[in-house]
Amino acid sequence: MTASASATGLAIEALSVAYDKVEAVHGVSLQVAPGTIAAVIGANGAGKSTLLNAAMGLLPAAGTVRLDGRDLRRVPAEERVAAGLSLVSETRDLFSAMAVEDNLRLGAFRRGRSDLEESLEAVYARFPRLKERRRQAAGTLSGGERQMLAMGRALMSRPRVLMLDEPSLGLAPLIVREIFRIITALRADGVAILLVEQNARAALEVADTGHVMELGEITMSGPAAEIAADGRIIESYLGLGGSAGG
Ligand SMILES: Nc1ncnc2c1ncn2[C@@H]1O[C@H](COP(=O)(O)OP(=O)(O)OP(=O)(O)O)[C@@H](O)[C@H]1O
Repeated sequence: MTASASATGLAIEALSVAYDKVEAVHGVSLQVAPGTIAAVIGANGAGKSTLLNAAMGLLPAAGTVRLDGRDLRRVPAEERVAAGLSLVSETRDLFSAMAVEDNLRLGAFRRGRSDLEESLEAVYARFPRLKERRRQAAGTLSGGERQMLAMGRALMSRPRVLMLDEPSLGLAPLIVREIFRIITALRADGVAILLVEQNARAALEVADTGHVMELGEITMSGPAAEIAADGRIIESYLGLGGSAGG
C-alpha cells in the first residue's frame, strides 16, 4: 500500500495531442488533489475527451502525466489502471450480451479472488441497483443504469484518480442528481476526480476547482464557485437564469 503522505493525485503538465496535423489539445496543465473534484467544462469539440483519453494513455501525447508523483509517460493504458488511474468514457463501453456482474468482474484489474469479491461488494454497496440487476444483460439496462455500471466497473480497479467523461450525457435530471451524489461520495472517500462535462452547471456545483476549455486550451481556472459566478461563463455556458446555485 502506498503511504497516503505521498498521495498527490493527478498532475497533467503541458499536455498536447494532435490528430494527424491538427492539434486538438495545446499545452494543457491541471492538477487534481486527492479528495477533490476538478471540472473541465467547454463546448463540443473543445478537446475535453481528447484530454482524458491522452491522460489515460489511449492517445499519443506530448507532455507529462503524473499519478501520486509517478511519471506515467512510458506506462501503457492497462498499467495506468493498475497504477490507480481509471477512465469512464463518454461511450460507456460495456459488453451488452454479458451480465452486469460479469462486466464488473472484467474491471477488477489483476486482483486476487478474495480481493475481487470485496471490490464487488463495495461497488454493490455504492450502487444497490446494480446488485438487484446483477444477472441481467448489460444491454438491457437503462441509460442511467449503464452509466452506473460503467462507473462501477471503473471502481473495481480501486482507482485513486477517476476520470469521468460526460457522466450526465443523455440522462434525466433525477438520474443526473444520483450520479453526481455518487461522485461526491467518492470524493469523500479520498478519490481525486477529474470530471469533464457539458452540463457546466451541474459540474461546477459539485466541483472544487473549475477549468474552462476552449479550442484545445484552458482559458480559465479557479475555484468552481468563482467560475460559476463569472459573467462570461454564465453567458456562454450556464445559460439564462444566472448562477449555478439555483
Ligand atoms: N479520432 C479523431 N481524428 C481526428 N480528429 C479528431 C478525432 N477525435 C477528435 N478529433 C477532433 O479533436 C477536437 C476535439 O475533440 P474532443 O472530442 O476531444 O472534444 P470534446 O470537447 O470532448 O467534445 P464533445 O463534448 O463533443 O465530445 C475536435 O475538433 C474533433 O473533431
